[in-house]
Amino acid sequence: MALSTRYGNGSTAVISDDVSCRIQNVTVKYKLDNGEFAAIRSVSANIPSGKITAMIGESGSGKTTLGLAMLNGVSHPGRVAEGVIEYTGVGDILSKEGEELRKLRGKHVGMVFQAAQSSLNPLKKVGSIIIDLAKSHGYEDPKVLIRSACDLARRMSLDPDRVLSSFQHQLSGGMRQRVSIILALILEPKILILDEPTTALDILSQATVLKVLREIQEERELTTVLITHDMGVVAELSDQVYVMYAGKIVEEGNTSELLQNPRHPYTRALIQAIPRLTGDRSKAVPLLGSPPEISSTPNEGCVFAKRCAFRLDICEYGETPRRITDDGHQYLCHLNEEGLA
Ligand SMILES: Nc1ncnc2c1ncn2[C@@H]1O[C@H](COP(=O)(O)OP(=O)(O)OP(=O)(O)O)[C@@H](O)[C@H]1O
Repeated sequence: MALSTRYGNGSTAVISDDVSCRIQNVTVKYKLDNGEFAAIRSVSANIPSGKITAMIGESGSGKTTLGLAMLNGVSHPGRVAEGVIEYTGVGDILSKEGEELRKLRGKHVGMVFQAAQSSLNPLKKVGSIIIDLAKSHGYEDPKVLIRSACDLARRMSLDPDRVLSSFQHQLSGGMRQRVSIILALILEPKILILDEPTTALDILSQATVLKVLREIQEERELTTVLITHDMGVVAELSDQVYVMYAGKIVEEGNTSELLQNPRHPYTRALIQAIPRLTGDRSKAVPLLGSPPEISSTPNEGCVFAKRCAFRLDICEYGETPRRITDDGHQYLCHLNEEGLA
């Protein structure tokens, strides 16, 4: 059944069965000593059901902040200044609070945080954490979750007995990362947000975890949001991708099409910076400079203009046009495809 919502800006959005979450005009601001600044700038995105959607961008582009907003988890000094984040069958999570919000988190939408170690209670063994989780989410028999955790641990090349009987400090960073993923998966959320799920892992563990995540996503048809700065992980795992820069989505589309034919100069630069995607190490071109801080991001013009190889005078002013290509890509740029050729 389709759900239709009228938003404050007058547009009507429709959530159909194949969209699990609709992010509409979301702005998140942080209060700093010298004022309040936007880390997410009027972002809209659809998260399709049963697919892996990647959010990619350099450090500071706003990916984690958007993930937190999707859980209604932005806290002081941050706040969601405007927007709607609507889950099918649930409504706008930003309007939920208290017990209702707590129940939604974990069971409907789960998140594995980037700093995985800090999300594990240091005073409890992993087995006890799972029992607490079962109680707080109303499971009559915690063994259901323990069994599921053991199964997932084996699949992620971990010894289940060792993991369950360990405190977080007895596990390596890579093991803690995998345990956090397991804790999120055992509640069987409909939507899982993974913030840099493989950053703390060595190459071999990375490959194992990516393989298991892909398998589980397929088995459960799990709607997954993958937050990463690694274009290689995007290429390997995701179906759809949103490219973020300075709090804005600058390009979006189907992953294979977008990687084959990137339009936005920032997406191109990200791809060119990765040897294994260009296929030739000597041709990798590092992305120069760094993304702006939220307090220095221009409020007018293209957010990428300062670092863009295609910059025109016009880029510094006004609104940057959204362009839609024949293959369904969207990108924000003054230049059309000919101009970018
Ligand atoms: N608690 C906070 N207080 C003030 N500013 C913040 C806070 N959290 C994030 N920011 C700022 O918001 C912007 C976006 O940060 P965010 O962590 O969402 O980006 P990111 O793309 O996830 O980067 P990373 O991969 O490094 O976490 C950055 O400029 C960051 O400095």
